[in-house]
Amino acid sequence: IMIPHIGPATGKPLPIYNVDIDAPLRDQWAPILKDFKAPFAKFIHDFRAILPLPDSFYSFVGKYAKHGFKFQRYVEEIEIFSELLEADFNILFTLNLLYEIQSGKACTSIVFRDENGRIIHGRNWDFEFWSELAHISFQINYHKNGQLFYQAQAIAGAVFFFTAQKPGKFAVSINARHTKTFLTNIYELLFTNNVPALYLVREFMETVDTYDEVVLKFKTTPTVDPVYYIVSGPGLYDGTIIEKDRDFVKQSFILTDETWFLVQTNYDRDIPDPKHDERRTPAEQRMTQYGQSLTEQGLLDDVLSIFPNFNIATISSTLMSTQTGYFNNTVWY
Ligand SMILES: CCCCCCCCCCCCCCCC(=O)NCCO
Repeated sequence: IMIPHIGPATGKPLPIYNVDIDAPLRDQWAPILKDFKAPFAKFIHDFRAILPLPDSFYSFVGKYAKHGFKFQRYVEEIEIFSELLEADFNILFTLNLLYEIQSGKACTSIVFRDENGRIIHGRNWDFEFWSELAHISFQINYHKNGQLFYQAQAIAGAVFFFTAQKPGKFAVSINARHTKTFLTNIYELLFTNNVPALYLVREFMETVDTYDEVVLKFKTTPTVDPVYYIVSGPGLYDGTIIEKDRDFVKQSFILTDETWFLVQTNYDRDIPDPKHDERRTPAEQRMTQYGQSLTEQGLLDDVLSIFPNFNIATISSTLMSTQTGYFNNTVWY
């Protein structure tokens, strides 16, 4: 059952950090992470109080990080985070796989074509530990050779992104998909070459240059976890929802002449949302009501900040438009 946001919903912009993507990693992160040391320590404290896992669990995961995890690039980066945030490496590494192991349900992503043919992409990020995560979130603008390369919403201490845009090229948001069990996720992580679903966003922001290519790559790259990738681009029909299983696409949906918007929450679209968590239908009704004259601000005010899509677990809202490069983050705690 969704609980509404408690108290006045006064959003503020996320802090923005500019980074040269070719600078050494420690130089990229040090000026950012120094601002998040105290709220990060509070997040770890609250996380451990609510989920009291034994130290032996974390040290097992830490050993796996150093000796079994296939993506050592990220292990090295998490070691730098651990040093800069003065946080335990084993816990940090475990948190970087939290989505792949388990997560709740409550996110909304919407992509639509406005009356001028421009694609607008919005998302609410909902997650457990909403207040703590809000205080360690920020926007990162990566620059390459002096030019804006891509932008993402980021969490201090996390190597992954789940909302990002490469201006003029494509944008993506991730919603959690729950056709998984704890044990199969662990199996996939340990014994396959599948990539953590969240890590692909960063990889493709860095290496892919077109909407069509990134849609194909999201569809065909095996992931540890099932996931919804919501992708938008600069062209008239550039909006796709990918309902992805680990090794194949269950279904995908695209913008067409008739379909001017797509809404994704945390359920597959061929079955109605469960009665206790109907979030897609109210958002679809509001999209139909407001129509293609909606702007980014209208999407935020009239759809994304209305219950149940806006709820107690909504940490932030992001609005993006690849064609114009619009990228705006509002944090709610
Ligand atoms: C070192 C800090 C790591 C913090 C871990 C926090 C994990 C955040 C994972 C983001 C998940 C991606 C978006 C999914 C949104 C969604 O569908 N939410 C439903 C889950 O409540």
